Amino acid sequence: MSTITIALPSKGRIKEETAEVFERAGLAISAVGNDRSYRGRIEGMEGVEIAYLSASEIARELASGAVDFGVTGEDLVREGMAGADGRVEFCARLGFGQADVVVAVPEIWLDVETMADLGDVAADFRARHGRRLQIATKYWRLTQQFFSSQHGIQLYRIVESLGATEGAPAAGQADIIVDITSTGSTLRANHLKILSDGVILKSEACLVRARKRAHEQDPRVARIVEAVRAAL
Ligand SMILES: Nc1ncnc2c1ncn2[C@@H]1O[C@H](COP(=O)(O)OP(=O)(O)OP(=O)(O)O)[C@@H](O)[C@H]1O
Ligand SMILES: O=P(O)(O)OC[C@H]1O[C@H](OP(=O)(O)OP(=O)(O)O)[C@H](O)[C@@H]1O
Repeated sequence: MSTITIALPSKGRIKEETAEVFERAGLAISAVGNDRSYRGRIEGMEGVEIAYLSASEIARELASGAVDFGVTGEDLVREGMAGADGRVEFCARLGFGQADVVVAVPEIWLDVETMADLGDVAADFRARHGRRLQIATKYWRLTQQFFSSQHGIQLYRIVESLGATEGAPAAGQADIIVDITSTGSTLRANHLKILSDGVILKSEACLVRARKRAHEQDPRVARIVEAVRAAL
């Protein structure tokens, strides 16, 4: 039987709680080699390997099928691949790492409260300002799906933003943003408000499995899923 690889966060905000879930699940992880190793194994389970990677790398490795399982944010998984539900299974929602991917506009846009209002703004934008409405985000795929497919808004331009996205409108780099928020304080500090129907995704950390034919008959796969679910 081939090795089953589980990718877990090596750093960042979901690292510690992921380790706690695995411990409660009775899946005790020991480092392979020294303490600083990025590989581990599960005690008492043969042929299962732990790979420590960052949250966004885990989403990428799930997309390519290079790992069998991963713990990472739903937002990163859905942003990283089209048709995610056909390619991976969200086996368990782990109850931490909660954050919403949202559409936020300047607070001073008083008559823009909904996506329909924003659609009207986008339609008039070129006539008024001589260019398209600009959206700063690192969530290209989620933004396009939400604006174009779900809301039929086609007149906009995405401006790539890899950090400090909330500052983009004030800096004149974009008009509005799509970004992740948990407490909302960064949005408030930047005088941005979430549209009433502008929550694109309510994300949290999940145990995710890359769908592979070989998993169907593999008792290790079933055991890992059962153990994690039982620990929640
Ligand atoms: N306030 C928040 N800001 C950003 N991400 C958050 C927040 N709260 C929860 N998350 C979630 O945490 C996950 C990313 O975790 P984190 O930012 O710790 O990763 P990271 O180690 O920085 O990863 P990478 O370096 O790969 O980006 C995302 O799925 C995101 O939805
Ligand atoms: O709603 P809030 O609680 O204010 O959190 C939201 C902020 O937190 C995250 O940034 P962070 O500084 O963590 O950096 P990162 O995106 O690089 O992880 C995110 O990108 C937002 O900017």
